Amino acid sequence: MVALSRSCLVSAQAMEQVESTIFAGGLPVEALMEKAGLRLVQAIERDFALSRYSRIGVLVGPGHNGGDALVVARELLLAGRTVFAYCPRTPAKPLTASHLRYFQSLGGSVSEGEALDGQADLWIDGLFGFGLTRPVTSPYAQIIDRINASGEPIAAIDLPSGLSSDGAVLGTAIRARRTYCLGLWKRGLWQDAALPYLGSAERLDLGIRDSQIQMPIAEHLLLPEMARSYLPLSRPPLAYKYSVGTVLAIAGSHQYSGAPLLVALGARAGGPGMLYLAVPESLPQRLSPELPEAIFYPCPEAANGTIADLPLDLGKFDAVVCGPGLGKIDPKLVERVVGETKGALLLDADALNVLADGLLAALTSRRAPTVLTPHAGEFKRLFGDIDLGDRLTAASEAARRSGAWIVLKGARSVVASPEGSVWVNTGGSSALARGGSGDVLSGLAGALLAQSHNETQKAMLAAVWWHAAAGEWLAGQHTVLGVDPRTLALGLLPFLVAS
Ligand SMILES: NC(=O)C1=CN([C@@H]2O[C@H](COP(=O)(O)OP(=O)(O)OC[C@H]3O[C@@H](n4cnc5c(N)ncnc54)[C@H](O)[C@@H]3O)[C@@H](O)[C@H]2O)[C@H](O)CC1
Ligand SMILES: [K+]
Repeated sequence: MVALSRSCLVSAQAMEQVESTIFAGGLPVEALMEKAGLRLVQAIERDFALSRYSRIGVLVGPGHNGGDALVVARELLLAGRTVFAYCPRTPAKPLTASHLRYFQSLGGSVSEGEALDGQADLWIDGLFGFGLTRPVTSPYAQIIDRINASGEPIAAIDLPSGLSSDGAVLGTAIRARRTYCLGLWKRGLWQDAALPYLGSAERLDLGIRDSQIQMPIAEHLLLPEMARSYLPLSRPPLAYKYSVGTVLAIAGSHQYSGAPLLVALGARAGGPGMLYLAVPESLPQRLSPELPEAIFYPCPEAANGTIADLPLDLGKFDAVVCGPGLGKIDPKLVERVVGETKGALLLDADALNVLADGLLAALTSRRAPTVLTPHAGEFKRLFGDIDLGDRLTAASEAARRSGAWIVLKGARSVVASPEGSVWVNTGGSSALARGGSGDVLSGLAGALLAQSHNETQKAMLAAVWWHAAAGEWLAGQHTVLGVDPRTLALGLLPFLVAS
């Protein structure tokens, strides 16, 4: 079991509740700040070769984020570093004001309004943490912009100042090289919009016990060890091909004739007992040399090169994947797939476009699990009124509304269950920003769904993690330019074996 404190994503409100519980338990706020400050110094010393920096500037804001920064400034001063505090306004919080006085009493220099340019070659950002609630204005906005423009490295405390704890940029925000999140992950750090500001992010453990997290937590990180444990890597000794997952992919058209191969190669990596492909009838001849194990359903073709009919029993598969490369398919066929599939159903790509045109409501009458895997563009077409500014909430709302699992693809893909749980994938690579990567995911997810006995959570979390982590691993070998979808599909198993 992964400790809740490692995986949970909290709002400012939830973090405040945890703090209150800690303080009510007897730990003084001063002690918690001291602990946070000391952990920060350790991490900064580890990550930045401090002897290389001739002058370290510490930005001090009005609240306790500024207090943390002053603990760091004090310890760096005591360690003999050349450090100064930049504190443009008198601190609002007494504890921060007290740390400022003490820093000065030790001979620490404090500047309030002089020019910032060239003053430091390393900045520590303690302007705002999770207490930032409104857009950043003067003088803080100018400070943030000038420090960003200086190009000097910045280490952000808790959050890059200007980023709200929900991940919105409130006017302007620090572009950090490293972000040290204190205690529990603030949920905003895992929104895609936050990525350009974080640099690399780390959570510093402050010894928060799971029992101190008393608010219900719906949002979690998808940690690799958790995802890996969900892979169906052991089979019963009497397993046979029909007991370890039958999966059908409905994919392809003349225009997208390669999509079925990518789906099938993704599915193959997931090890289904049987793999079936329903494709336009001219494709099997070309595909079968590459997929000798697949069983084909050649389907009649419409004049536009799409599948015109599905001459098969859709009810007999453990999982059906429908969508990649279908092109402008007749909506009635997708309607049939939704109505007649008895196993798990994953809808992607062109099938999502059909749903957007009025079929979404039909999903709620399905009895087996349904999964939708939109990227942001498909999501907007499907759920036009849901604001994508907060991707975690958006995915959750879409799942609740549709009764389907939602995989909102992106730099950090979000998985949401219809019951309200949300997971954000921790890995991924821009190498996967490439046509066809999603087809591989659909196939892989279909194969795992087919083996999941309706444990959709396990199948989807394993598939989303595996796909992204393999992409990251392959980018390390081939650069971000070298992970074409076939390389990705063929690298899924080597990644698993090697890691
Ligand atoms: N949770 C922990 O484990 C610990 C957290 N610490 C640090 O404390 C901050 C949160 O502190 P808080 O004082 O609540 O908030 P901030 O420092 O983020 O600043 C809020 C401060 O600023 C004012 N304010 C808000 N918005 C603006 C604005 N746009 N312009 C100007 N002023 C603004 C607001 O009124 C407050 O006065 C957390 O992030 C951690 O860094 C503890 O020190 C250690 C443990
Ligand atoms: K900060």
